[in-house]
Amino acid sequence: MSDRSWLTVQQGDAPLLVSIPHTGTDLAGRDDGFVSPWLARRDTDWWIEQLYDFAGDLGATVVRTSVSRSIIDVNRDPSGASLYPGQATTELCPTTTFDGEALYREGQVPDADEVARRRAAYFEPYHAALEGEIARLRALHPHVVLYDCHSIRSVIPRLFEGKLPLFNLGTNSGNSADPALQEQVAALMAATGRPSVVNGRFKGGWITRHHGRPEQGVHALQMELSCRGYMLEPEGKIEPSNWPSRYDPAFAAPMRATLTKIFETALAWAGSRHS
Ligand SMILES: N=CN[C@@H](CCC(=O)O)C(=O)O
Repeated sequence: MSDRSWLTVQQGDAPLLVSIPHTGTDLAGRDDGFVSPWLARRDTDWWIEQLYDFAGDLGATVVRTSVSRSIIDVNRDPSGASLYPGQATTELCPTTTFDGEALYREGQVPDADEVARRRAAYFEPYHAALEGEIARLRALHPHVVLYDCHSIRSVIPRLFEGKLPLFNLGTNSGNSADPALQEQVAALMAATGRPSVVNGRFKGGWITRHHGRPEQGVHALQMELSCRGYMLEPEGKIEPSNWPSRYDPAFAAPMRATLTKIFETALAWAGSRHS
């Protein structure tokens, strides 16, 4: 039997499934192939588990992989098709960082067989876990919310102009969730008085697009937070001495309070839907 210790499924019975796909730092024994382990881990969604560690107390189910997105990105189309044709993004097995630097040493980029191996080893089980938990929760509730947690540095010129809004809600342009749920979450983001957008630069990745089926009671939301909302972001160049900055619970507290309200609202919304 294959080792699944990299995949965590913490079960709850509330109609909320939380996906944490990008906090993994495990380079799956391939450390030597990367330009540096630090570079391979730089685009990790830092401290997202700590930020959302209240989820279990609300009865949510949490699915997480500890394998780095630089090994395989479970939020990409497994066919290799781009999430945003014509725009810069990263691939299923990324060959570059978000900023466009080469991730691998010469001759070390994974070939098609290695991509297929990583897909079978890590991508398929992650999505099977999400499917399984969606089915389990749907047997308990007519409507469930799948909430996919992300974060990204506030300034990445290759991906977007200027400073990214603090809250970036994606629903695949309104196709992955009921509009009323989207509206309620958007209202909570706006009520913070901080910059927020719905279906802006980040509209939802593969997790949102593939699993969101509102007509079948599965409502998928992707939340992309700008890192500055819960951790210190250096003004200048990102380097090993300043990135990632440590997790400071006091600094993150206001963001956690907003995210808690968002979860409570999503739970109340799902619980109020009877058919
Ligand atoms: N921090 C991660 N961000 C997501 C964004 C998905 C999207 O492009 O909407 C990712 O790269 O998978």
